[in-house]
Amino acid sequence: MVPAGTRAVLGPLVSRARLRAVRKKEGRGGGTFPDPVLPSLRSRLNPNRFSPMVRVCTFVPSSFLSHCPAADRSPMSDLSHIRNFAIIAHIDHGKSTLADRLIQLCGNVEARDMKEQLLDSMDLERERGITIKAQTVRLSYVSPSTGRTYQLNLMDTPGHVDFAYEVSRSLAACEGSLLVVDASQGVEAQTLANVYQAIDAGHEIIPVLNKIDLPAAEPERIKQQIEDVIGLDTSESVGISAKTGLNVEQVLEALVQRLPPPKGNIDAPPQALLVDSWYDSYLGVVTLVRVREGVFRKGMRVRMMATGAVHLVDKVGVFTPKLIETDSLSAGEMGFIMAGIKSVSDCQIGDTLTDERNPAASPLPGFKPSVPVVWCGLFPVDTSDFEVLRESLAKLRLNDSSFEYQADTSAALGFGFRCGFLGLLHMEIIQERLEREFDLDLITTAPSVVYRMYMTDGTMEELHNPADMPDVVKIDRMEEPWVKATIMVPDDYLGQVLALCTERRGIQMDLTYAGNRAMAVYKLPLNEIVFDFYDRLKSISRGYASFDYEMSDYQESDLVRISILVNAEPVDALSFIAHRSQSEYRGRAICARLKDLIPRHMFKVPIQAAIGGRVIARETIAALRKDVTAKCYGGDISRKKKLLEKQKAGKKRMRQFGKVEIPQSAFISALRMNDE
Ligand SMILES: Nc1nc2c(ncn2[C@@H]2O[C@H](COP(=O)(O)OP(=O)(O)OP(=O)(O)O)[C@@H](O)[C@H]2O)c(=O)[nH]1
Repeated sequence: MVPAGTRAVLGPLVSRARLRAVRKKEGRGGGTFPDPVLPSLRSRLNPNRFSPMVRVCTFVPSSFLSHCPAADRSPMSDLSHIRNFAIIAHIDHGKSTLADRLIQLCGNVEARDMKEQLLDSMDLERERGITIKAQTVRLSYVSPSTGRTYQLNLMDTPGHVDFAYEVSRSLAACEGSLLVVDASQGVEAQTLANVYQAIDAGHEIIPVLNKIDLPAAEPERIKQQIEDVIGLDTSESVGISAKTGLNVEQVLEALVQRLPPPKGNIDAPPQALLVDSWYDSYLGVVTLVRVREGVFRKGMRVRMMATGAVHLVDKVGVFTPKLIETDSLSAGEMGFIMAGIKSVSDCQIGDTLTDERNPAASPLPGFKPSVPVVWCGLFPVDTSDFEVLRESLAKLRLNDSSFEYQADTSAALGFGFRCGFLGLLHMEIIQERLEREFDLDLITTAPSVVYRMYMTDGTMEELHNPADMPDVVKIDRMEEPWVKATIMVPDDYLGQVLALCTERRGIQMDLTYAGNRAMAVYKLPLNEIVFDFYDRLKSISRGYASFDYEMSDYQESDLVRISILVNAEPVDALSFIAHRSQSEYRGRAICARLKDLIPRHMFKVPIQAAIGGRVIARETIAALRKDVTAKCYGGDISRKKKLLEKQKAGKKRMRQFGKVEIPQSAFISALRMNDE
């Protein structure tokens, strides 16, 4: 049943489709899922909506017209020809492939230039087959039903839980969303998480069932599931195959028929939301904006309302996906502004751009700042690269404001930075981007979450780095962060999944079913998720479980620091904090992983995990052995024994003085959560 009062709270904030579905569900007496779903919807609803509709006219830039069909060249007096939309979905449900087809259908890319996942332009994205950065493309679409030409601004968004922040920003720049659901897999954890965000942003949502070409596709069953689980009306959903192109033109028609046009006044003082920005070594800082009011032109002086910085606009334009310069960007449109910005600190994502001479009265509501939850140390292999690393981090942060960094030093690794990320995949991506795009060699220390230490002198300190943990006698109590996790899994694997959550100190909050799929809501310590939870979840459910989480609160916990000793030497960069009940298991697991990661030496290398002076786990890497008896043909056994004894004594000496080389990959792999 829908909880009493839900409708009043959802009120006008929820899209029409959502309300239709809620009403329909109330009439039917409700399904099994809406109960947990609707209260969480309520807590996510955001009262910041778009400004009221005003009569507007738009300016069609001449240089863009030259590459648009002729029908586009008629003067427009309102914004009813513009549609701004995002494509949202669970990871791998086909967002980027659908974006490719839409781009192709609108004729933006010549057949010979077409390649798969066109918008995943970063090498890393193509190699890993995932979207990391949200991308924007302007399409020109002539509707066969009305004969009218529409300007479609498409945003492709990432699906992985670590990049939810990218999704929320993209959604703030649009009025509608295409919700892509794989017709063979159905609703997954990130489908839910993303659809909540779209509803928060006040979006009209069009459900799209993808991959109907697959023999395992069950579009009718999945439609029912979308209605039961999300509460969206699917009577007007579109069934497509993004891969073969089947029915994709129906998506374009649905976009122009069902999504609302943007609102804005072309005569009002210019006001634009800074959605994204990145550093281009040829062009400098490029900012991606969504213009809310007025017009931005080349030669104008723009002010960033939060930082107060003023810049002269060099270029404005759009991506098609090629970068095309235009004369202006006006209310309702999306595009880029380049303004010779040199200092990366002048560009804050979520800031409002306005005209210096005719400024807007107030800034637009920005974005909720993202909070990094996983921290690790980044150190240059070559200590003279420290300054280069500092500059590179500043440039990269311009492109990804969701990570943080501060200077740090380590006895073993020298000068470096302590960096905060949204998750382990995010951490790996940033590390790889630093190495590839800025040509740096880095050492990454074991990731850790942020603990709170309440000291005996009454103060509270945050602990970002396990190596900084003070003497236990100075600490009165410690708290660790907890998350609320939503896991969706087929019935058959539910038992193992529940056992895993219990093993990781999880507290069950809810368990509901839709058909043969269960949705379990758990409270879990973040520390337990960072450590291989996702890997285990995927393996025990044969890849069928999906998982999403959000931060919940801090709770008191019995925590200990575990030190790792390699060849009897403590390696600070590998120490970590764990709950006492998990310390042995975690210590053993890390020693076992390190055993595989550290290459064999000429001598035996013991790897130990210890709490204070007490060793809790040990593994030994066997020594490489030269066959010293090779030259003894047959002969006397005592001669062979003598040679072996001599070798043993030599190795003992070597072990005492030998240094163990720990490869860089060992630092990150030792605590890695997943390989995706
Ligand atoms: N059979 C079939 N495969 C498809 C279809 N659409 C996408 N795929 C495949 O599904 C996989 C994932 O597609 P992507 O477009 O990369 O998915 P995505 O949602 O953008 O993934 P992320 O960006 O990582 O979140 C690719 O191997 C595609 O070729 C379809 O309609 N039919």
